[in-house]
Parts: sequence; structure tokens; C-alpha cells
Amino acid sequence: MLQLTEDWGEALFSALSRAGGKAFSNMAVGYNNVDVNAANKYGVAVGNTPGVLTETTAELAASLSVAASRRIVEADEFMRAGLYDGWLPHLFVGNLLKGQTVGVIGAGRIGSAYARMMIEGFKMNLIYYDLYQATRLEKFVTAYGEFLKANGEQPVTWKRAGSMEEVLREGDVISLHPILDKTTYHLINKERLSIMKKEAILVNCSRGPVVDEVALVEHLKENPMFRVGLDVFEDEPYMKPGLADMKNAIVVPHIASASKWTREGMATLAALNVLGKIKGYPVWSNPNNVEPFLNENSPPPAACPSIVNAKNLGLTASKL
Ligand SMILES: NC(=O)c1ccc[n+]([C@@H]2O[C@H](COP(=O)([O-])OP(=O)(O)OC[C@H]3O[C@@H](n4cnc5c(N)ncnc54)[C@H](O)[C@@H]3O)[C@@H](O)[C@H]2O)c1
Ligand SMILES: O=C(O)[C@H](O)CO
Repeated sequence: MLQLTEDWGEALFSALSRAGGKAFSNMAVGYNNVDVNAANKYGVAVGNTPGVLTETTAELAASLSVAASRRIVEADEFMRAGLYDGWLPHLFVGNLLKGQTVGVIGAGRIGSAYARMMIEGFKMNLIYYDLYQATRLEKFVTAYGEFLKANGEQPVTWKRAGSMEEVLREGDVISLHPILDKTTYHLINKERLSIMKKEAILVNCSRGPVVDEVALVEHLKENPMFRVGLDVFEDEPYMKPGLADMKNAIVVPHIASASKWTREGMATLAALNVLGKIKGYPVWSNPNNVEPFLNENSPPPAACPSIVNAKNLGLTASKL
């Protein structure tokens, strides 16, 4: 069972295979640190831990969105520094979320859960960009909009953007939730930052290299009302020079999945991926529904919860 901080490629899979190893599992849903082709070459099953961190990660992205919008960290520092001198109309004025547009790039499990939180919680309108249509999310927003309308409130709306640029131009709060691969590396760069609203909020709880962090630091310097909430960084555990000095950045150390329930669930799923393979179990048919593996009151199904290269290795699917 491995951490996302370790890069697994040809040399390690070859060594694992020589040592008789048949399975490997990241204790993470993202597996950009794993060369799956190399694992395929040596017949090693690669596990990950989907689903169990969806809500926890989305909650952190929502927290960063609110904290950045309302300048909570800056205000906390100000208060602790003994600088508060009494109420003032212009003290830490931030952005109202209600009625604004939330932009989601990568509307998969976590992106969709985050979108729902911002829509249900703050009655924001949605614009999203993904390679695939997020049908369930669209249906939810439509139904919620109708519910609000029936109650005499302004309905929320959704739009699937034809391009990422459309989201960047229209979003007031934009949260990044794609996988990291070559199509999403430096997806947010100097040019794309320049088309965002001057007072927009950008949140990244996906992977650091999705954002060109050097360009971001420059943008933060030039646009003091542009704010970011970052859980992940290009060169973890380091930040690019200048980022730590920016008042308009909130930075936390890759804790998006750090709730007790989720971390225990991730450990359980990663262990069951490896154990299941050793026992010769088939692969669970729906890695988006891993709940049966997490029930403390009943034994887990006789299956590997999530093997990303199951098809490549010709592993059988569970009939459970
Ligand atoms: N910060 C953290 O602690 C933390 C926790 C969990 C997950 N993550 C990251 O979040 C990622 C997403 O997790 P998930 O469970 O929602 O995965 P997911 O597979 O359900 O969602 C990823 C979405 O990204 C979309 N996508 C892929 N390439 C894209 C592109 N070029 N442009 C736009 N969209 C694209 C996919 O179509 C998919 O809908 C993980 O891969 C991981 O890297 C980080
Ligand atoms: O991909 C993941 O699961 C995270 O980055 C760690 O929770």
C-alpha cells in the first residue's frame, strides 16, 4: 500500500514483480504518480480508493471557497495581531456568493459534490466544463431550481460550457477537480488567468501541476482582489517563491481528504485491493459504490474494491 508522494514506474514495478508482487494500491483516488502501462507490462494490479473521499474533499473545496470569498484567514490574522480597533464599513469586505456563478472544471465525483454544496448552500448558478456530460448534476440543478421557484425564490441555473475558457470568463468562484494528466497539466496558466474576472476566486483541491504556480503568484501580485484557496502545490511540499507572502492566497497542506472517516476508509479500500488480489477475488463491478466495503458490522464483499487496470489485465468482474 503506497502514498501518492511516491512515483511508481518501470523500475519499481519490475522489482515488485521479480519479488513475486501481484498487486499495488495507492491510498488515494488520484493515481497520476503511477505509470499504469509499466504496471500492465509486469502484470501488477493497480488499486485506488474512489468514492470514500468525495464529500470530504468537496467540503474542503467549499470551505476554501467561502474562506477566500469572505477573507476569513486575513481577518483572523488581523484579529490575533491585535489590530482590531472597532467596526468599520470597509473592514475585510469580500464577495457575496448568493446569485453568483460557481464554475467547476472537472465535474466528476468530487466536482459534482462540490457543485451541489455551493448550489444548495449558497444558491449559486452553475457553469461547468468536463469532457463528459454531468447528467445527474444537471438534473439535480434543474430540480432544485424548480423547487426554489415553486417557493417564490429565484431559481438556480446550470450551463455546460463548450470550452474551459467560457467557465473562466463567467465564473465568480471556480474550483478545479479534474484528474492530473497531460491534458490538464498547467490547465490554468498566465493566459487563462488573464481572462478570469478581477475579483474571482480560484480553488484547487485536485493536483498542484494543474495550475502554473509561478504564473499564479504573478497574477495574485497584480490583482489584489483576485483570491485563491490552494490545497495542492506544484512541487509539494514546497510552494513557489512569493506564494507564502500573498495575503490573497489561502494555503493548506494537502488536507482535502483529511476527515477521520475518509482516511480510515481510504486505508481499508487500499488494503482490500491488495488482499483481494492475493486471494484471487474478482474486481468490484462499481468502484463508485464502495459503501459495502466500509460497513463495520458486516464482512466486506469478496472482491477488490477498485483496480484501475482491471481491463488491461483481463481480471474478472464481480457478480455481487
Ligand atoms: N486534494 C486532495 O486531497 C484530493 C482528494 C481527492 C482527489 N483529489 C484529486 O481529485 C481528482 C478527481 O477525483 P474524482 O474522484 O472526482 O475523480 P473523477 O474521475 O470522478 O473526476 C475527474 C473528472 O475530470 C474530468 N476530466 C478529465 N480530463 C479533463 C480535462 N482535460 N478537462 C476537464 N475535465 C477533465 C473527467 O472527465 C472526470 O469527470 C483526483 O484524480 C485527484 O487527483 C485530490
Ligand atoms: O488523490 C487523493 O486521494 C488525494 O490527493 C489524497 O487524499
